[in-house]
Amino acid sequence: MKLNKIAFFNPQGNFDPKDSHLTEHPDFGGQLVYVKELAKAIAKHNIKVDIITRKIIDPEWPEFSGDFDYYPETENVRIVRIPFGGKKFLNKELLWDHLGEYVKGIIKLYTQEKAFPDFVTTHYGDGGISGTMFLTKTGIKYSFTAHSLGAQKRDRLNMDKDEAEKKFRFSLRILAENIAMQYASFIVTSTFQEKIEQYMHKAYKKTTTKHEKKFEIIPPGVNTSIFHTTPLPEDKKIEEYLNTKITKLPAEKRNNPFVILSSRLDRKKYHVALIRAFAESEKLREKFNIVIVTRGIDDVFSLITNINVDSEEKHILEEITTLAKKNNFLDQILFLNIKTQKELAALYRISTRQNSIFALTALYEPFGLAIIEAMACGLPVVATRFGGPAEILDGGTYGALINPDDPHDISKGLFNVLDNYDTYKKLGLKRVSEKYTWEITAEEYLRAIEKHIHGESETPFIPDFFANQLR
Ligand SMILES: O=c1ccn([C@@H]2O[C@H](COP(=O)(O)OP(=O)(O)O[C@H]3O[C@H](CO)[C@@H](O)[C@H](O)[C@H]3O)[C@@H](O)[C@H]2O)c(=O)[nH]1
Ligand SMILES: O=P(O)(O)OC[C@H]1O[C@](O)(CO)[C@@H](O)[C@@H]1O
Repeated sequence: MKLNKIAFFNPQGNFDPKDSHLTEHPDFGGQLVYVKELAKAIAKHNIKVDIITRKIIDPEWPEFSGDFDYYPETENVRIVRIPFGGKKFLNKELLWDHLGEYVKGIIKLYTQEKAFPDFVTTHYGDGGISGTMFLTKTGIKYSFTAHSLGAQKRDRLNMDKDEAEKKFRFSLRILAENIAMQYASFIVTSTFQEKIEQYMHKAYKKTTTKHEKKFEIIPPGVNTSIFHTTPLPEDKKIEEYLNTKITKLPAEKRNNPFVILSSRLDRKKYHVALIRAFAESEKLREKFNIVIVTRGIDDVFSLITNINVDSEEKHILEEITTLAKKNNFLDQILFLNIKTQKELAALYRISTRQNSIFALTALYEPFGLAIIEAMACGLPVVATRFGGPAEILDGGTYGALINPDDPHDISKGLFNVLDNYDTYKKLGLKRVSEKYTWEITAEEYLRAIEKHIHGESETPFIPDFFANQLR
């Protein structure tokens, strides 16, 4: 079947030509990078792609008020912003109550344009349940890519269960994820590990074992025009920025390698695990310094002391600085306000000169685009063994896998990589170029659509919480 148009349902976060706010906010992370890069790669197959998200009229978020937006020099991709849930920005946890309005807005737009998509890819639980609602109204089928599953996050969070339920609405999210999987034409995971572990969690097992044949394992890619080893103009700028910060480090340690943490400031990323490892190891403190990327935060210390702020980012930074101060190595941590992926890639490249290492100590990581991006810049990695990184690093062949709950294991992983630096650098570059490109991802999605689009799809059952929103 000739595909003319594919829609991507991604209600949370948002999209614009400048990738504004990427990782500045928990709702602006790898999923947005994934959706954007995949949409662009599919559009190269002469298919029109609509990325459908939310219209936001909010002075804090000025980039997202237009009905449509476009990426420069990218044919066939359109960003579509549907008004739902009022005008102000809402955290993703507050969107569940308004997804019926999102779906009705999409149907209204396509009815006006007289051009419905041939297929829909849906992203995260909110995109997934929206795909199911859209299917009931239009008969147009969809794929589901969770990017991250609620039950995994819930189980790994060290939080009071009731408090976590109140803040993250896990029961609703897990319901939406199950419905989305039940009626999807196919389910996409980035790794085999996700399929056999993360999706076989008892919260999903009933659904996923029944639909085992729907799984398509499709690795994501790296934007190699950004993440590579060749210096870009940004390198000079980041080098100068870094030099203004280096003076903060103890004089005798200024040439030490960095351990770089660049994840969103989200408790799931478990930054404090690395800090705890430093607190418990004199050897680590002697040999390394730490870089923490804090995109959008110019002065960490004024944020921490600002009594008017009560954000997740602030609490995470408070935890980090308190532990480091208590163990007298706060002066060995640099907080860098890196603004774009190009600047991030420049930081990775420059840091390899002094044998720095990328670290991802997450409680669990569904996949971890940041890992393959660092590897593409020649930066060796140490990553959590919980989740997709175990497969990306092939059990430890392409980088060190660690248990983030074990400070000694983190230290062991860092010294293993440092002692075999060039080997891991070369292996990382090889692994990424062979296995992780967005072109392969797009070809695999199109193959999966062809394979599943004619399959039988049961009439979806939509739980009242969502069905009532469609009325
Ligand atoms: O200062 C920064 C730091 C990070 N990034 C980008 O943010 C993304 C982070 O993505 P990832 O490392 O995958 O983490 P998450 O944001 O948590 O992404 C979710 O969605 C991804 C795509 O499915 C999965 O790989 C993750 O496991 C899942 O948690 C990467 O592209 C980074 O380049 C920036 O642009 N600027
Ligand atoms: O931590 P959670 O709620 O599982 O969400 C992670 C998701 O949120 C995002 O940051 C939104 O882009 C994604 O990167 C990711 O899929």
